[in-house]
This record gives sequence, C-alpha cells and structure tokens, in this order.
Amino acid sequence: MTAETPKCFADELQAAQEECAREPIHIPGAVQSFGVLLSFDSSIRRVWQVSANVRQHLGLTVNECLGASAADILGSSLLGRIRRGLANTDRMPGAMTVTRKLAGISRKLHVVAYRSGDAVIVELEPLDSSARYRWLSLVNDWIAKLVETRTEDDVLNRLCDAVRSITGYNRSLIYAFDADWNGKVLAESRDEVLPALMNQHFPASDIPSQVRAMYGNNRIRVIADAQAEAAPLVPAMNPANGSPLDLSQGYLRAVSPIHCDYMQNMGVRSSLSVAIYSDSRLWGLVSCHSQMPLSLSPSARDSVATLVEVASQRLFLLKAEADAHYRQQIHDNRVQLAHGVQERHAPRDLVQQHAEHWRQLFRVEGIALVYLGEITRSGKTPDEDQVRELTNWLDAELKEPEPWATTSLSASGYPSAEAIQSWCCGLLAMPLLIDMDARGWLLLFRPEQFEMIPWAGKPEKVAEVRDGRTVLSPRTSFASWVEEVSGKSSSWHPAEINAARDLGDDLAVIAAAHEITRLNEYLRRERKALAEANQHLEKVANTDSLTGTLNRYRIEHLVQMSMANAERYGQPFSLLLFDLDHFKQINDTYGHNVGDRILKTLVNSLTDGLREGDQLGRWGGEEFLVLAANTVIDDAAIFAERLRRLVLATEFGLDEPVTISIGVAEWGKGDTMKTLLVRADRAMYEAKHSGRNRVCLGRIDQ
Ligand SMILES: Nc1nc2c(ncn2[C@@H]2O[C@H](COP(=O)(O)OP(=O)(O)OP(=O)(O)O)[C@@H](O)[C@H]2O)c(=O)[nH]1
Repeated sequence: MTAETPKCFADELQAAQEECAREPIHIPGAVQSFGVLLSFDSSIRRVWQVSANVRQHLGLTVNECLGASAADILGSSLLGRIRRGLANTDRMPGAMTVTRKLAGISRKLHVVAYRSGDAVIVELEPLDSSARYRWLSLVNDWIAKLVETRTEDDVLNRLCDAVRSITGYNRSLIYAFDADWNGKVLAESRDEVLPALMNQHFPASDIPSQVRAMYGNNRIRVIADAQAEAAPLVPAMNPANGSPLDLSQGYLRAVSPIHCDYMQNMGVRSSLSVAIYSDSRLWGLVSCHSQMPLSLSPSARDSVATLVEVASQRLFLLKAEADAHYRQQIHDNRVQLAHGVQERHAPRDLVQQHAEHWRQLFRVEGIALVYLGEITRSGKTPDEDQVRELTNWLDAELKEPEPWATTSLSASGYPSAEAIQSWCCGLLAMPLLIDMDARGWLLLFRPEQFEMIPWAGKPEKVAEVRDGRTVLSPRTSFASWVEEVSGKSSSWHPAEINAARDLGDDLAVIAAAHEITRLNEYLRRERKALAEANQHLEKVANTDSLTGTLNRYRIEHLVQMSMANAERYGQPFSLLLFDLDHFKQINDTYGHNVGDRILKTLVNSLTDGLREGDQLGRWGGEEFLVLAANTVIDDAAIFAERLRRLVLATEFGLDEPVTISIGVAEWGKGDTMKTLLVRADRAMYEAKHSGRNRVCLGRIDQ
C-alpha cells in the first residue's frame, strides 16, 4: 500500500478487530420479528423462553407460553415430529409446516427445530403457501439456464440474475474471498435503486471471522429489516442454567447493532447472504441488498439455496475443467521434455527451445536455468551476475527441495531486490537436485504489477468504545476509494507452483542425464588420450629415436624371452649381430647427418627384408642385432647372407657402396645372454677382419 498505516493506529485497529471478532453475535438474546422463537427443555416438555412477538405470530401472550406444555403450544402432531426428528441429531433435517388459526384465519407456518445446549429451539415463520409450485417452476427454469453456462463469469452472472429475479432485492452480487479474506465483487445484478459495486473490494473486517464461521452452521442469513425492532427473548436467559441461548443454527437470530449500523451506512435495510463453499473452505458469498425492508419467505430462501448449490457445482466443475486443461498442457510439455531426456539434449538448449511456451504457461516474462555454474536466460531477466547472486541467496535461505514463490522479493528479505525489481519483482524458484553437492535452480520471473484496487470505501473501520467495550464502528462511507498497489507481482496460482515443481524435476533429470553423457564423453576422450600417451610412451621406451627400430633395451628383452622359450620348449633361435663397414669414414667424408641418413636407410631397407617373427634392433652406434626366431644357425647363415646382399643392393646415395659385416650365433643349451652374444660378436669381428661385407658363423664348438 502506498499510504502506510501508522503503527499506533494499526495496533488500535488490530485490538478492535480482535474485539470485533469476539462480539457475541450468536447469543443476541433476541430474534428478528418476522418469526417467533420458542425454547424448550431437552425433552421438549415445557416452554423455557419465548420471543416477545409471540402474539403477532401465534396469537398467544408471553405469559400464556412460559412454562406451558409443549404439546399445548405446538400441538401433539408437530411435537411428535420434532421429537422424532431430533432423536438422533441436533438439527431436524428439512423443514415442516403447521397450520394455525390467527384471528380466525388459517395460516401456514414454516417450522425449523434444533438443539442448542440443553435447550431445544423451535422457530416458526409465516409461509406463503400458495406460491410453492410457482417457486418450483421458477427454480427449474433457472437451473436449466445455469447448467448450460460455459464460463465461470456466465455462471456467476446468471446466478445473480436468478437470485434477484426470485427474491426481488434491488441488488444481488457475488463476491469471492482472497487468501486474506478480503472480498472482490465478481458479478452483479441490480436495478437503479442501489449503486453498482461491481469489481469493488471489501475489506476482510466487513465480515469478521466469527461471522464467516457462522456460515459453517447455516449457509443462509436473512436480515429482513435492519431498522426493525428486534423481539427480545423472555426471559433473557435460559431459566435452567442462566446462560444465553445460542441461535447460530437458526434463521431468526437478531442482527448485531454494529451490523445494523453497517447496513444503514451502506444505504440498505434488508439483506440476504448465502455462502458458497469449495470443499470445506468458504469461497465466497451471494449477497443481496434492498433499500426497503424485505421479508424473504422460507420458500424463496430454500429456492435461493438450491440455485446457489447448483451454481456452485457448475462453477467448480468449470474451474476443475480449467485446471484439467492446464494440467494437460503441463503433461504435454512433460511428454515433449521426455524426448529431451532420451535424446540427451542439453538443458540450456531445451530452455531456449521451449522458453516462449513456458513463459505463456507460467505467465512470466523471464526464465533462467542455473546448474553446475552455467546460467541460461530467456526473456526479461536480471543479468548473469545478478542471477548468480540471487541463487547464492536462495541456496543459503531455502533448504527444502520444494518450489518457493513470492510476489515481492524485497518483502521476502532479499537484500538486492531493488536492483532487479523491474524484471524480478515476483519469483517462483524451483531447486533442481542434479548433484549431491550443488543444487541447480529453475527461476521464473514476474515483473512488478502496478495495480489500482477499487475498494468499496476505505478498508479501515474506526475503533470506538461502546458499552464499555472497544469495538469497530462500521465505516460511514462506502464511496469508492482506490488503493495503489506497487512493489508486487501478480500472484502465483497453486497449479503454476505445482507445474514448476514438475518442470524442475524434469529439468533435473535431463540435466543429470546430460551431465552423465558429458562425463562419459569426457572419460572416453581422456581414455583415448591416455591410450595414445601410453602408446607414445611405449614407443619412446621401446624404439630407437633415430631409426625407429627397436632400441637395445627392447631387443635385449626379446632375446631374453626367446631364450626362455628355447629353454622351456626347445624352440631354436639365432642372432645376427652386424656392423656397418667403415662407417667412421662415411661420417668423416659426408658428415654426421649423412651418417644418420645412412642408418635410417639401412633400417628401412632391412625392415622390408625381415621375415615375420624376426626382430631388428639397434644394439648401439652403428651396430644392429637381428633376432631370427625358429632359426638354426645354418638357416640363419642363409638369412644373414640375404640381408648382406640386400644392404649391398640398397641405394644409399653415396659414391661407394655401403656394406655390413654379420656375425651369426645360434642359442645353445646352457647359453646365457652373455655367452651367446660373445659368440655372435666374435663371428662379426671375424667377418671384419676377414675383409668385411661378409657373414661369419660363431658355432658353439668353435
Ligand atoms: N652418423 C652417426 N654415426 C654414428 C652413430 N653411432 C656411431 N657412429 C659412428 O660410427 C663410427 C664407428 O666407427 P668405428 O667403430 O671406428 O668403425 P668403422 O669406422 O665402422 O669401422 P669398422 O667397423 O671397422 O668397419 C664412429 O665414427 C661413430 O661416431 C650415429 O648414430 N650416427
């Protein structure tokens, strides 16, 4: 509210409201004069109390009634029905009629009976008996019109028309309560006598809590004439226990003086109110007013009750249909999202893809998705830093995995609310449980909604002292007063909050699925990189960097394995140890680079000439070793000769040919690495010393 209520006044107002809520309106000690009330002992034998207007309705004096036998006053037939009716319940189901002669004329009376504490109360009202069938056909016509309505507004408007046409009030309206019990007029039907109240708001204090609670006992309240003298009960208190009589279940209860003033200030003398319940909550009221006194007959009252019942059912059916339609939209949206899970879509892509639809569905202007440090925004939202700051605050403040909604972030205590007010005045935040350590958030933003609320008069009533008690005196002015509401967004509908929960849950699943896919992809890439690195390391560890052939470590290892195989399975093998001839000279003549190239060319050439299963390794410098598997020395000699020729035939790009000298040795039982190599080495030196470019054998017996 722009106009702030001063603290002292607010306290006074609250105290008076509390006092007002305590006003004992259920025990007024009097009845409205359009009917007569009698109270009896609980067995309904003797009259305990009677309303002072008994002569007007029954032609009896108060004294004739008090202490009289119930059978004499009510007649034995009616008494029997009342006794049977109240045998198992506190309120007689349905109403009865009784015919009485008054001043020589037979009159029908409408009778209701109920228990109130120790007493049994019987209320009698004159009945317009001739009109019974007229009511039925009228009500039937209106029911037919009500059940064909297609919108909530139609139901309410038609109900207003129906009630006014049946009852003859100047104005009938329907108002619905908000969460704070303020009422808003949603439909109205009227003649020119009373002013329009359509769209007006009525403050909660107009219908205090104890009045609202009364509708739980009796959904209809008729005030025939607020200015008429009430008929007091005689005696005032129950003679059996000295306590006042609770009249909340009846129709005749006299009007509280405060409410009389209220009606007078409103310019009406008679009224009818019928409660509309949605399940067990008071949803709203049908409220009718007349400038003149209007005694509504019990038949008209029952007809209105029936119409309100039918209209309520129609209204809540249409509401349920609207809810179902909304739920269907949410369901369709979830089905679409399920594809997102299957196809492993990134949640940010889904937000971008569906944002416009979601903005419509939730009636918001901006959406943000925050998870694992990533922020995706769509529509009118605070900037990234502001969203991050907001989610930090939400993380700290909200621990429950439940949606949280506010129409005013600043009123909810968010310290930086002002900075983001234009995009994010109202917030619906749904935590997303994606990760054990960190929560994500689905944020739906509503802007500030500046609202002009027309009130039927200023909401405040003025506290005043009456009969020694502080009470709210009803306001004297019903002139329209406009409240400017700012700093608030439109409110969140429970269905929207539930839908946000569903959407958040779905997005959490999608985010988790996507995250798992992403991690798997990452692991796959990492594994590949690791395998490549291992491969590289293995290569580095096993190969000679210059020639790319096996290095000494690796070839030595292979020789050892061959020795083990030979030892265990008797598989023969031979070694060919060879050395480039006059390589120093080549280096010296052509340079070291050319020398390197010669080594590489040699390896390439020999590699092509090796058999499968043979291994070539660099033994060191210009010395190489070939491991010839499954080869005895004579075959190895042939093999070595082939290699020697191969080298001789290789084009090295030098003026002179490049040759090698090869020493061959076969593994023999008892050989160690050393003894085997010594034989090959000796053979190679023999080849060198006997002219180079040749093969010599290092046989064991040599
Ligand atoms: N370019 C180059 N030369 C190398 C490499 N490793 C060893 N050498 C050279 O190979 C030569 C070997 O010379 P020596 O041991 O005297 O033998 P040689 O000149 O080949 O003579 P013989 O073996 O008796 O025929 C030396 O000059 C080494 O520097 C290498 O990786 N690259």
